[in-house]
Amino acid sequence: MLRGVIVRAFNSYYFVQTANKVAMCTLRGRFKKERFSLLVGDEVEYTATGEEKGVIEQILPRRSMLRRPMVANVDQVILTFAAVNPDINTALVDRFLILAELSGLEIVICINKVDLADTNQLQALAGLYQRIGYPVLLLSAKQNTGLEPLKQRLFGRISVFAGPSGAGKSTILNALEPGLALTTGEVSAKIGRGKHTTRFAELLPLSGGGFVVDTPGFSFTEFTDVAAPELMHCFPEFAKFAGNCKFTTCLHHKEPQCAVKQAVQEGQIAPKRYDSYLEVLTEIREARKGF
Ligand SMILES: Nc1nc2c(ncn2[C@@H]2O[C@H](COP(=O)(O)OP(=O)(O)OP(=O)(O)O)[C@@H](O)[C@H]2O)c(=O)[nH]1
Ligand SMILES: [Zn+2]
Repeated sequence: MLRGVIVRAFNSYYFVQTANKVAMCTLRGRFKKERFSLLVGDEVEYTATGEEKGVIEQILPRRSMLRRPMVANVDQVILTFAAVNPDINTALVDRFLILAELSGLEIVICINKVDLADTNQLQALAGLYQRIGYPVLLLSAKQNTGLEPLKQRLFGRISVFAGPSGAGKSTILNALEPGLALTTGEVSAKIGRGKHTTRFAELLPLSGGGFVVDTPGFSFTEFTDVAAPELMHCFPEFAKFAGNCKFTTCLHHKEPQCAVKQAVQEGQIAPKRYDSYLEVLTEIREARKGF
């Protein structure tokens, strides 16, 4: 049997990528009876029934599942920002971080367009997030600098890129893998995907090994879906203080004897991060009032 990863699903066909080819597979009947929904990203074993055809016999256990879009086994989210144009700021980064934290995936912060930026300002911003424990990569896709560490992080893993429009996600991917756009084009032509066909997420293989989720209009869940007590867990640096708050239900807002607020005052938690927390907490509460 051959082992591979489903890179695309179309009608009842699954395109399974092995080391050197893609096979168009159907699913063994017994899986259909179990109503098991196979997803892009699932690892499977199949028997070849032709040169590029097969039948899926085994589905390996899932490591993770991203809900929007539905993709199995995504390992990490690469949050991509532009240093300049659109300008990066902590409020923006924190919003994306909250959504990324809710997805439960590993997070890498990638700051692109460093060719346009003031290095000192950038280092300060990068430092803020590095101290919390997030890996921060500085790069310029246009000048082809700083791409190697990103390439290494993508190696052998399934990654999804997210970030504001114009941050340079497509440019980065093209710089990393010049053939990528072309490959997608070819695959679409094969199955005759027209303009009006619904687009599902698919995986784009990287020549170095690993995949990138291709997701037009990729969206995390909305903030409004988040319960207030869940929000604080999206700020990993709060954790080591939160246990010392007087109230176990402390939301670190107006409660007395709050260890998180005290840590902010003492400079152990960055005030900007705490501001972001309060801003989103307020939004969540406002949204709930409407119901
Ligand atoms: N100066 C500079 N410009 C860049 C760099 N990377 C990308 N750009 C430019 O930024 C603009 C936006 O880049 P895209 O790659 O389209 O951004 P995107 O994140 O894919 O945007 P969406 O598709 O809207 O999500 C383009 O005009 C790029 O040429 C960089 O490293 N330096
Ligand atoms: Zn508290």
